[in-house]
Amino acid sequence: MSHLCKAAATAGCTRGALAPTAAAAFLRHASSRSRSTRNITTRAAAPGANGSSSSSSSSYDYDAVIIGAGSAGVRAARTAAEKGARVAVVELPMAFLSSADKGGVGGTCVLRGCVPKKLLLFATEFKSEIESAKGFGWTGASAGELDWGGFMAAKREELSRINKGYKEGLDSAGVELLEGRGVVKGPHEVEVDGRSITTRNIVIATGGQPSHIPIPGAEHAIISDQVLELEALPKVVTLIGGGYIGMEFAGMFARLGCEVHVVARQSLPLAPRFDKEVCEFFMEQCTASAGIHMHMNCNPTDIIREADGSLTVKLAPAEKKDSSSSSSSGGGEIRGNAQVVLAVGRAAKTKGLGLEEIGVEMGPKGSVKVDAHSRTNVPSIWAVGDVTSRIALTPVAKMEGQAVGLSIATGQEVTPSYEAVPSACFSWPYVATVGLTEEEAAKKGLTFEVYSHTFSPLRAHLAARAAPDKPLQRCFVKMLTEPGAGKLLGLHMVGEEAPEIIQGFALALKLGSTKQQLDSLVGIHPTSAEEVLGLKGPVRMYKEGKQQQQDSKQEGMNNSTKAQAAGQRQAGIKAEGGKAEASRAA
Ligand SMILES: Cc1cc2nc3c(=O)[nH]c(=O)nc-3n(C[C@H](O)[C@H](O)[C@H](O)COP(=O)(O)OP(=O)(O)OC[C@H]3O[C@@H](n4cnc5c(N)ncnc54)[C@H](O)[C@@H]3O)c2cc1C
Ligand SMILES: NC(=O)c1ccc[n+]([C@@H]2O[C@H](COP(=O)([O-])OP(=O)(O)OC[C@H]3O[C@@H](n4cnc5c(N)ncnc54)[C@H](O)[C@@H]3O)[C@@H](O)[C@H]2O)c1
Repeated sequence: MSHLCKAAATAGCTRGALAPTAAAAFLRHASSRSRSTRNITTRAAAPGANGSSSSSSSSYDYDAVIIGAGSAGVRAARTAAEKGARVAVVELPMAFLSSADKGGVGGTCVLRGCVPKKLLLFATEFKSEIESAKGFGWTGASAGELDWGGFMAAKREELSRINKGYKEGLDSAGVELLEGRGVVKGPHEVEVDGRSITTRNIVIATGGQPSHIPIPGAEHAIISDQVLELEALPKVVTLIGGGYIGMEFAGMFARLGCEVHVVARQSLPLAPRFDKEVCEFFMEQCTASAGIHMHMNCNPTDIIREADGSLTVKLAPAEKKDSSSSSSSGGGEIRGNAQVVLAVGRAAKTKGLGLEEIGVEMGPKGSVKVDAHSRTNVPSIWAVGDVTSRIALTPVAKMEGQAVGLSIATGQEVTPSYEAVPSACFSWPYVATVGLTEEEAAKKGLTFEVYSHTFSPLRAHLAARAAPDKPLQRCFVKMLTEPGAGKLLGLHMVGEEAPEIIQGFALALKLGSTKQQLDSLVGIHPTSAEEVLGLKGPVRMYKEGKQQQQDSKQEGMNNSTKAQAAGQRQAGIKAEGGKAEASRAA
């Protein structure tokens, strides 16, 4: 089937759902596809004021021009084009390190985020896997040395392959790729490296970039892009920031045997994004099991390049927001770093885009302000993905892109749903979450129950035989429900396979399932996922956001559950280490 016929067949399947303007757009699109190339015309000014109704879309070069071919932009472009709209996407030339004039199709996720990060994670995990194998009888198992350069070369090859696949995907959907830097010149005009094009709609999908902190010596620190392009593995590394990026890289470096420090101004890593009790459990695990040095309640004040080339990070106590935490606090310094990594959040990439100049309302930290349909205050301009600073995750960027692509192609506004968005931090151990945290549920004044359970995965005991000095691996699961083991409100997990498990259970939460329904499920044994079913408790109850006093019988039961959890946790570590010792002796 020819390219044109394929496009017609696709549109034919969905034509019933197309608004008249989109159907007309399809026909124009189909005829334009019969030409081998489209010319970019130069126009002095944009016709029409704004919005789709003010002017016939045939007077524009395109129905939609999308600036940015990352997760959000590619999805918006393909969705609109597959529904028959004439679409162009503007993207900077490709480079593994992004800059003001370098980017690449696929964007952060493919080239500098999720994908290379996960490839590095896979590479690092082999070491601990092979070490654990000794506990299962692989006496000669040895990971050897990671050929860092070899890994980097393989990673680049894989990213180039995915980048090519993304380009082919755009092409087969009928999207025109315009390489260059896009600047908005008017409600219907975009300039690409000095060439002007007109369009009925503009979609801003320019993503984000790492934030910086104004401390002396900050120029010695690197950002996540550079970590993923390092020439050598750093023996000692400090991560500034205890969020997703800081904790993910900390885990990966620790897996490779580096000395790892994390500096964070809050009391707990991943807080307040994740449930507090989950963060406490995670903190214990990443210090005890992963051996990461956590410098909590600290601010970096200075990064000094020493005569031997190493970096010293000076610390000062941060103002403690959460006095209930027992985590370490204070000043001091971390010496001997080969690298210091800034992971203090990301900000929208909107500088020089021309948005303020044409009256687009902006939000905090340069983000683009949008309504529930991702439309800005200028009706012909939309924004999706990280640039809007809503939820900075790839699947969310794709969801927003798809909704806008459909809105543009069909003329009917589509609203993305932010209900039950799951997320995971690929740290050591993994942490995954969906729904409300205990703190959020209490703050909302909800009446709810809390269930929790700590366990040791089946493989942990034998794996521990290979590393008798290390604590036994522990996992934690926590569930919030409406009273009477009712509707699920939140589910959180730390440990093995947590992201895969939470992804599955997110559907239950989204569909409004109850704990009773989950408990009626037959588990798959032996798995870590079955630990989510049949949780005993509740360990705590809240009425209208206030934690309830428990009757003595219930309290006794809950205390023993809690004590068991805390005991198992704290030093799943010592007590469980003892158990492992016993089984080893046996
Ligand atoms: C280290 C790291 C790890 C991550 N891991 C995960 C993860 O595991 N899971 C997850 O869900 N999310 C993860 N994220 C977040 C995820 O990568 C982002 O949420 C997602 O990429 C956002 O997509 P986007 O399309 O909004 O922006 P981007 O992917 O950043 O795309 C924006 C594109 O616009 C281009 N651009 C910018 N300005 C212009 C211009 N003027 N003209 C032309 N082109 C322009 C850029 O070059 C870029 O290609 C991670 C992020 C980082 C940094
Ligand atoms: N697995 C994933 O899904 C994943 C992985 C990486 C990144 N991401 C996305 O990318 C975003 C950016 O990641 P991130 O880790 O940079 O941000 P983050 O918001 O997760 O964490 C930033 C950390 O930096 C700290 N911080 C902020 N300003 C500081 C300052 N001035 N001094 C000291 N510390 C400071 C914060 O307290 C926080 O601990 C995330 O929010 C997330 O949405 C997702």
